[in-house]
Amino acid sequence: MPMFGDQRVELELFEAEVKKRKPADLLQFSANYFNRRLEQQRSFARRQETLASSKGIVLFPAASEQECGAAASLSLEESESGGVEKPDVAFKSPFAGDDPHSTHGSGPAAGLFKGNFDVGKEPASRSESPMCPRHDEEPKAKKANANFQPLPTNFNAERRTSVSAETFQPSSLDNWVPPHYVEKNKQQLQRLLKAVGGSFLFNKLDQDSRKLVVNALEEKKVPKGTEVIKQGDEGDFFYVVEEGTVDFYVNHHKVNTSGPGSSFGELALMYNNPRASTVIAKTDCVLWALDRLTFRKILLGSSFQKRLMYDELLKSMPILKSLTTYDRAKLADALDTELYEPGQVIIREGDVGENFYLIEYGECDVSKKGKGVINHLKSHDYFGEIALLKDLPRQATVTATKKTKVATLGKSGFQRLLGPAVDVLKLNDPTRVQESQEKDPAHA
Ligand SMILES: Nc1ncnc2c1ncn2[C@@H]1O[C@@H]2COP(=O)(O)O[C@H]2[C@H]1O
Ligand SMILES: Nc1ncnc2c1ncn2[C@@H]1O[C@@H]2COP(=O)(O)O[C@H]2[C@H]1O
Repeated sequence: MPMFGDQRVELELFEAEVKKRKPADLLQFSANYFNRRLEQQRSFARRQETLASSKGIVLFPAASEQECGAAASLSLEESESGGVEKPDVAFKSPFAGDDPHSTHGSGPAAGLFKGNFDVGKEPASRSESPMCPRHDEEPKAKKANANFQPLPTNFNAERRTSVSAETFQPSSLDNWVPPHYVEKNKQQLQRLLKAVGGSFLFNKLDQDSRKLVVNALEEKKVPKGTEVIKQGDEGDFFYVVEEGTVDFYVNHHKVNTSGPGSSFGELALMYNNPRASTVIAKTDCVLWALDRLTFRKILLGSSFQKRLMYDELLKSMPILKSLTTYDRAKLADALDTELYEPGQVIIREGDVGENFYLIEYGECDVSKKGKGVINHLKSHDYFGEIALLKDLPRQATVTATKKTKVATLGKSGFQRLLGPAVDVLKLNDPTRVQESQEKDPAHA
């Protein structure tokens, strides 16, 4: 059976946790782990329900406090630095008190397995049931909620609809809670917003996604010299730098350095590739780590949307074959899209050149005054490089002959981001070929 993306990521996350914790009793650990995830998810859903009901909408009609019993006896979950998650939950993990790995400190640890899953046995009271409501009680529950209104199909609880959320199927985020969700205290929030609030990571997020991401970030204080990421390893976390500087090494050669406000560790999570570089703290650092699942669920579809969008195009362009995944990702960040109708001029001969163009789909004619059409371009071809390479006016006019979609790269990006591809562009310069043909028509 094919697995959905969410299921795969959830299982990968679990696998990573098993590798990290190396539990002696795998079954007990698994039961505890998934019950804690379920508990978190129910807690989050409950908060959404409160908000929905304030708008007159009943989200989970059968799971009212009365029906489920007052199971909100969860211990408070304290964050490392004092943040507190509120126990507003109608679901309690049957293992919460017994879990040797649990962060919940309350409950008597009586016996190895003290779940409420006694098959065929009615729980003493419904508040003890791990799942509430039970399916066989649904009709009664509906009756109890006479004012139940069906939800609008696009109702998204706390979530505001925004363009970025829509493109990432908002329903897939409903009731979802990050695995390391810990509400930040005021001081942490202020620090985080100062460090990363203005960065591209957060600019594209709606208010609710931003809140989820902020509360999913875990603070990591890293001493100078620490290897934060090792090239070739599997990706687990994405990092944002609050303080300090990190160095990047590819095959032991230093390739990059970055400081406060920057981020790293996204490539392995985006492309399911091994880590592309080793990252070492050059100074003592304060980093914020975001788990793989939250990264993929929220940031990938918004902040890194361009990379997804241009990935296929860039991978299939012959002139970009020499670029690494990292180079391609940086290039994608700098691209924009333009759409042209048949007959529209994209570039006019003699104009100043500002952009380089990659044809995503469509076809174009290249023409020159006094010569007419001298070339024809189609999808995955490029144009506009000569003015930028040679600092000359546009050498020809480029006109769309079919509906054409192009990705454009500005002058500064062209010089910074094309790397070794620039040499290929120089080699392929059509004016050079033309000039040599004009000088020696025998080679035409
Ligand atoms: N030149 C570079 N090549 C590869 N990775 C780099 C480079 N500079 C910075 N990085 C970052 O280093 C990270 C290592 O882990 P990832 O491959 O997940 O993501 C990588 C990038 O975010
Ligand atoms: N034979 C050609 N002569 C000039 N430009 C060409 C030719 N064939 C394709 N072109 C493209 O047309 C573009 C017009 O703008 P540029 O001069 O910046 O870059 C040019 C090339 O990318």
